[in-house]
Order: sequence, then C-alpha cells, then structure tokens
Amino acid sequence: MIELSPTAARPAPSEAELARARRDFFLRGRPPSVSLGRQVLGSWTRCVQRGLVAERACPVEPLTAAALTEARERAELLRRLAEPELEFLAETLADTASQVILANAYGLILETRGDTRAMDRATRVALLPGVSWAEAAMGTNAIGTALTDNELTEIWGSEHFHDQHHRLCCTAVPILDHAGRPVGLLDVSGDARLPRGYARSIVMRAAREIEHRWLLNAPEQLARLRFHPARACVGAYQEGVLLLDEDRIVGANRSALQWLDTDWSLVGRRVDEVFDHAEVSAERLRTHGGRQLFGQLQAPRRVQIDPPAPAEESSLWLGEAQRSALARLRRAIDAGLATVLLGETGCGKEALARRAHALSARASGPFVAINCAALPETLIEAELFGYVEGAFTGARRRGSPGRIAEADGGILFLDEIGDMPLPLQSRLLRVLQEHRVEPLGGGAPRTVDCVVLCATHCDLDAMVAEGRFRADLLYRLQEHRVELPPWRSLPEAQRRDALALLWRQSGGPARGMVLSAAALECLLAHPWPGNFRQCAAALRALAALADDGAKIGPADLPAELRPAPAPPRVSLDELGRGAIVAALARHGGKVAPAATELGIHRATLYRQMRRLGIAAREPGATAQAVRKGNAGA
Ligand SMILES: Nc1ncnc2c1ncn2[C@@H]1O[C@H](COP(=O)(O)OP(=O)(O)OP(=O)(O)O)[C@@H](O)[C@H]1O
Repeated sequence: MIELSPTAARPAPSEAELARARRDFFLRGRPPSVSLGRQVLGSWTRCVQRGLVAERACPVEPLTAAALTEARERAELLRRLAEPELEFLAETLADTASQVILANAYGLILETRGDTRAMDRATRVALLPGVSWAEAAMGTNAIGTALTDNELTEIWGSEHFHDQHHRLCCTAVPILDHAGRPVGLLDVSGDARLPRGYARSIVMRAAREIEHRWLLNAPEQLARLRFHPARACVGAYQEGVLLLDEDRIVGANRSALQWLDTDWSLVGRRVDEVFDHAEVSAERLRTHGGRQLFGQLQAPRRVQIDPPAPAEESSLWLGEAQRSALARLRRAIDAGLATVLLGETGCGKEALARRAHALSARASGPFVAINCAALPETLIEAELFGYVEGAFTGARRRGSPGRIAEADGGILFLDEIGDMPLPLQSRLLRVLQEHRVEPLGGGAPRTVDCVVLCATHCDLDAMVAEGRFRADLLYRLQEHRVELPPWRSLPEAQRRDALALLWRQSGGPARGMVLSAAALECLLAHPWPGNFRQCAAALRALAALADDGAKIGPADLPAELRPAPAPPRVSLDELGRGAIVAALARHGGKVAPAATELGIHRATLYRQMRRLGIAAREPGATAQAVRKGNAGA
C-alpha cells in the first residue's frame, strides 16, 4: 500500500546525535548508536560501498548549455505539466528562502524557482540547472536518494553524506508515471536550520497534482475510470484514476492505489479482479473488499493518434569537412554523378551517404547498401545482378531481382568497392554503362535508374596501377570524389565537440552521468584508429557499465584509454651530467670544444664540472665519467 498522506515527522535526531552517528559510522565503521531514518542509513551504506568519501568534496560539474537544452527537451512534457506547481511552490515558500527544483528521472536538475540569495555561493551553484544530484555522484541527498528508493525523502543537515552539503535541508518526491516509474522529481531545498518537515505536505501534494495531469495526458484511445470515496472529489486531484485498455488496467495513479488498498502490481490486472463486475458502472463501484466508491467512466476516443515523432538529436556530428562533403555529395546525387567516398574505416562514409540521400531529390527512393567485402565471391554476382528460378543450385524459387535492381529510383551504395573481384568489375561496368541488369540464368534485362556511391579505404589508383582494379570502372565510378578526414586529424575543438555529441548519444548524460575533465582529456588524447565507430562504441560501453549519476574519472576508463604512467623522474643534475660527460667524451676530454658544443662559456662548464664532480683531462676518469653520465641519464 502506498503512503499518500504525509507521514508524521520522525523524531529528529539532534545535531549532537547526528555527529555521534557519523562518528560511529564513518570513523568506527559500526552501526550508529543513534536511531537514524531507514533511508539515511541505507544511503550512507550504499555511498560507502561505492567508494565515496564523506570529507572529500565532490566537484560540481554542470552540463554544457547544449547538453542541458537536450535534457530539457527530452523532459518537455514533464516540464510543461510541472510548471504551475513550480510557480505555486516558489510563491508559497517564498518566506523560507527555499529553492524549488524539478529534476529528471536521473536526478539532473532541469528547472529551479525561488530566491537563493540567503544560500552561500557554493550551495547556490550546486543547485543550478544542469547539475546532477544522483546519489552515486553526490552521496546521500534527498533528490538522489528519493529516486533510488522511489519514495518521499527528507535529508536534513549532516544526514547528507558529504560534509559540504551539511548546510542544506531537502525534501524530494519522485513524480511517477502510470506504472509507478519515476519520470522526474520535485524537490524543495533550503537552509538546514529550517524546521524538519516544513515542506513535506506541500511538495507531496504538488507531485500528486503533476502525476494527475500526467495520467490524464495518456493516449485518448484508453478509457479512464476516475473514482473517489467522496462524490465531490471525483475530478479533483485526489481522485483515483485507472487507465483501461478494454478490460485490462494499464495505468494508475497513487491515489487509485490508496483507495483500492493495493500496490503497483495492480497495473496489468483485469478490472474484474478489482471490482465486483456487476457493480462497475459509471456512477458507483464496489471493490472486492467491499469498499464503495463513486466513479466516472470516460470512454476512449476511437481515433487513431499518430504518436509524436520522438525528438531526436541529429545523430551525425558535422564539422567543417563533413558539412562540405555532405553538401557536395547531395549535389552529386541530384546531378546523378557516381561518387567515390574515401576515408578510413569508421569515419562516417556510409553515414554521410545516407544523410546525403535523405536530403537529396532521391530521398523517397531506396538506399541499397552492399558490402562487397562481406559477400563470398560465389554469391556476390547473384546478390548484385539477380537470378532467375533454377539459375544455380540453392537459388530461391521465383528467382531474385538482385540488389542493383532494388536500388531503382534511389542509391546503390557499394561499400569496400576495392574488394570487388575483377571478373565482377567488368559486369558492374556494363551495368553502369547500359543502365540495365541481366539476371543470372538468362532472364529479361531490367532497366535500372540509380546513382552509384562507392566507399573504400583502399588507394584505388594504386590498385589500378597494380592491375587489381579496372581503370575504366574507376573512371565510371569516380565521376566525383569525396574524402573524409580521420578523427585524429580533426582540430581539438572539433574533436571535443564531436565527443560531446557521441557522449550524449551514449545515453550517459541523460542518466545523470558526468565525464570528469581528466577523463575527457584521456578520451581526447586517444587517436581512435577506428574513428567515430570506435569512439562511439567505447562511450556506449562506458555509459552501459556505469551507475546512473556516476562521475566517470580516468580510473573508470578501459586500460588502453588511461594515461600512460609518467616516465621515471630524472633530475636536472643527472641530465646535465649526462650531456657534459658525453660532450667531453666526444672531444677527448677537452673543455673548450665541449663548452662550444654545449653552447655555454668555458668558465661555466668548469664550474658545472666541479659542482658535479666530473674530471676532464684524465682519460680514465673521462671514460668513467661517460659511463656514470649515461647511467644517470
Ligand atoms: N560524423 C559522425 N557523427 C556521429 N557518428 C558518426 C559519424 N560518422 C560516423 N559515425 C558513426 O560511426 C559508425 C561508423 O560509421 P560508417 O559506417 O558511416 O563509417 P564508414 O566510414 O562507412 O566505415 P567502414 O569503412 O568501416 O564501412 C556509425 O555508427 C556511425 O553512425
């Protein structure tokens, strides 16, 4: 059963008791002798297990403006539905100098309202939009802990895990969707001297209002059963609401769980498992437990609503080179020019070709991609040119038109064209010249209108010179040529920008993860021979393996991305000794020419030799010095 009404404030431990509890737990490593809230102790334990250290400051690393905009766009519905509550809470709590916060389901602050002038600067900065308060990063705090426990959470003063948050008090309530999953969170944060529980009921009520709107915003194809023990409350925010798909409950709000005395397992059950079926009417309901409720059944609208297109960030990062390649490629497609795309593996040849196709006049036509390296030589011919029934053993009944014919009206993308066997190159050339394909086994030729794009990382000119690629085919395929730069050749600012996009696409930031500056530097320093593909895959793996809200440092990166250990330290004296001894050795122990070579005055060299204990003219001593010098260097 879900607790809706604010629970009575638990007896608050005094500051002295909390200090004792912290000493027990953090210093002595034993359960506190003072009674703490269940959530506080649970969260402290999790934080310690994660390796967080209470006295160590956790740096505040807000998202970049672009990443914050993206996170806000993703939470557009939540922000819209929560707006009135944010304003209401800020106004109601104005006297308490509290900050009202809307966070996403990963603890990332999206919106704030209220006057924070009374707070110290560090706290003000930490409570700004773009900062993640996920428990894994910030330790015990109401936002992160409420999302972990999925319940109302109050964290006061030194109940916070990190010392730096001890001036704060926070009250947070997750905002739940129709199936009980958090879609966001409402929080009120203020000075720890405020009385415990001051914001509890008002925040809880605001969260319920938002959830109520969220539920009523559900697709209109679903029926809504709204009910309450008091007739006057049907339609008000306290009402229970069930979303029904035929006779199945597909959603509920917390009030529904309260009035039906159940939990989220309700979602998925049939209506007659909950109500006496005969009694289900628009007006009156009776639960199997005998509870009488007033109800209102809102029939579904039988209209087909197209789901809104998901707000998807452009998946391609376009630097100057990519942008210009894209523009040229699109024009080439529109002009019907066969184009070769050159570039290392993973630098985006196919991705760019697909984007250019989507922007071209052929966008409504197909984009048929064939990887010439992936097809066995025996199959490539049939795959490309098609075949008639019975053309060869294993041929499909009714034959196949072939991939070239499938590209009619669109684009034929031949990846790894350098791997196309010579005999097939001749056939391909004929198709390109005649715009016709003849299926294997002697079927009727078919006219095909497609633009051919090829991609390769091979040097096709060299292959032609070596006789491995037909020159006439290359001329036909390479009416135009577009080259994409490897990742490592991009200017640092562009690599930084591209990394930021790939990191967002990995899903990490949306789950509240933050890349530390040091980790970012490691990623930037890596040459990524597999280019975008390799970098994107590494970031996806990083995000998949990290906890929500984690702060990712260099130690969390795979070994090959971590900075190499520093070379052993060599003192300046050792370096100097090595250089002097070597110069003396080269000049048979003569100081004057050695000083000239070293670019210092003879007197300076004598002084340094005395200081470093180097003898010059005695041959034995010089040889010894040479050995010593080399060992030192
Ligand atoms: N500019 C880019 N921005 C974001 N992601 C990119 C970019 N370029 C490539 N990628 C991603 O990298 C991966 C590899 O890209 P793509 O297949 O286009 O590379 P390729 O050059 O054709 O590689 P190969 O020669 O190995 O076939 C894809 O997942 C693609 O989405």
